[in-house]
Amino acid sequence: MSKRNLIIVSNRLPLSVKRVDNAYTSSLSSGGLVTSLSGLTKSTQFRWFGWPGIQVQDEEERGKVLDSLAQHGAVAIFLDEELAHSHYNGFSNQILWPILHYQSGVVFTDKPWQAYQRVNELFAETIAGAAQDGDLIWVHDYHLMLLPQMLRARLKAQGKHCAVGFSLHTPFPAGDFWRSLPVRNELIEGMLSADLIGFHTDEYKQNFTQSCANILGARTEIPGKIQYKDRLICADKFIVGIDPAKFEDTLRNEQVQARIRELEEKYKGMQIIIGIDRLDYIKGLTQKLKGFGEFLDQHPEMKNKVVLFQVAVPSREDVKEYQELETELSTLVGKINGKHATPDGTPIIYMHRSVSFDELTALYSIADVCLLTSNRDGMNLVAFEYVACQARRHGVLALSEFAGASAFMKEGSITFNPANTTQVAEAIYRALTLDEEEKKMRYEKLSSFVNANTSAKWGENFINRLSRHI
Ligand SMILES: O=P(O)(O)OC[C@H]1O[C@H](O[C@H]2O[C@H](CO)[C@@H](O)[C@H](O)[C@H]2O)[C@H](O)[C@@H](O)[C@@H]1O
Ligand SMILES: O=c1ccn([C@@H]2O[C@H](COP(=O)(O)OP(=O)(O)O)[C@@H](O)[C@H]2O)c(=O)[nH]1
Repeated sequence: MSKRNLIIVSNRLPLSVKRVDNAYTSSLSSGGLVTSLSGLTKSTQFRWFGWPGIQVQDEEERGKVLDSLAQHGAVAIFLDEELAHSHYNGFSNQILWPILHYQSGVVFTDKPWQAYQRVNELFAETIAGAAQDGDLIWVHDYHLMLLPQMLRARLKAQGKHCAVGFSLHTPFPAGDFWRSLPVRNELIEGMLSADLIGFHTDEYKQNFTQSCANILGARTEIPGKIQYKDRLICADKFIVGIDPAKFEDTLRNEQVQARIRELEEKYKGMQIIIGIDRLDYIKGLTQKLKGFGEFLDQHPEMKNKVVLFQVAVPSREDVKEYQELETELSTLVGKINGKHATPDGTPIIYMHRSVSFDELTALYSIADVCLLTSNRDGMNLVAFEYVACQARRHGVLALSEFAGASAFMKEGSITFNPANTTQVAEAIYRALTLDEEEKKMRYEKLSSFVNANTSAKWGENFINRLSRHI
């Protein structure tokens, strides 16, 4: 497939651009969407459109940013600061994100909704202008639910026929939750202008299909198809994954091996639990810490024998709920460490920052258990990454039943309901005490799943299906 044929669109580009002195430098941004789409670059060529994450007014300066991104096949869609803030923080992350993740008490206001519509329009104008007849356009995630409709109208006016796909990376909630959103109709109508809509799990697909039937009166008798107005839209599950080879290659790196030896020496005789999460209330970090605290209370014999490494990657720091969560977590870590630390050790090593890819790979590799406690989570690629780094140790995945990943990884992992602190504590104990044979058996199931469902395969499947609509 040539570069001209496929256009990928996401709110945030995979590269965050920063101005350093008189030039612009780009670094990879965090999060699962970037991980999954970056894995695609090996097998497929595409142009990636999105917001560059910085404010640039001057035309000449904008040109420099465009030039620097063009080297990576990326195209910036510039947004004014206030508009970007209101679209990303105001509507996407303070209204839509909580509803998609079953949070109640969301307050809807008009200004962020207007910003959301405006940003979707700006994306539609740029992309319709850049697309050529016959292109495939693949739109990603909840920040751009109106884009398929706005794009289709503009492409039609320009006499271009392109296939438009949309992938949602979050859950799609059950009917009552979606119904509570005043602009529920507009958003699902926006998505329904795509030819193909992808979800992480069958549950999310079914929830969406039901909302289309109940709210818009769409016909949904044929499995995998939604008939709305005069169009037939395909909806399906596409299993997103990672690029396991990237982790295996990094593990072979001599510096990473040295770091692994160093950490293993330092924590000799202890078991390590790893947690890697964006600092987000959907990740259930409060429940994780409380569950770990209860586990320590119940198992004094494990004192100084187990350590939890928790990386909490800063995220959406302009949103009040995220700021409050940070304060709550720091306090909780202090309380648990205060109660259980001894001169010989501290049970929680809490890192409120991102870590380098090499360090992340080393941490995954030395951990006996990976503990993921999401209240809700579209997929959770950390679960996949941990498995990719555990061929030697056969570590145990302790996974919330509310992470999308548990729809596929239930058998090989230990699953639990994170709302119950005692269940979290019990899952930790079970994971730490599984015998080697059972660990190996479970690991093999997880490993075959992760290696069979790579990000490259996900992309190829979606693009193949989408190209049937051209
Ligand atoms: O861009 P941010 O606001 O910093 O957030 C990072 C990403 O978070 C969400 O990721 C989701 O996509 C993952 C890959 O499909 C999935 O595994 C995870 O469960 C989801 O939470 C969000 O949907 C992305 O758009 C963000 O970029
Ligand atoms: O310091 C870090 C730690 C983790 N990650 C990556 O962030 C992604 C998290 O994806 P996931 O699907 O688990 O959740 P999301 O953050 O997208 O909700 C994974 O690929 C991690 O490797 C990162 O970019 N920087």
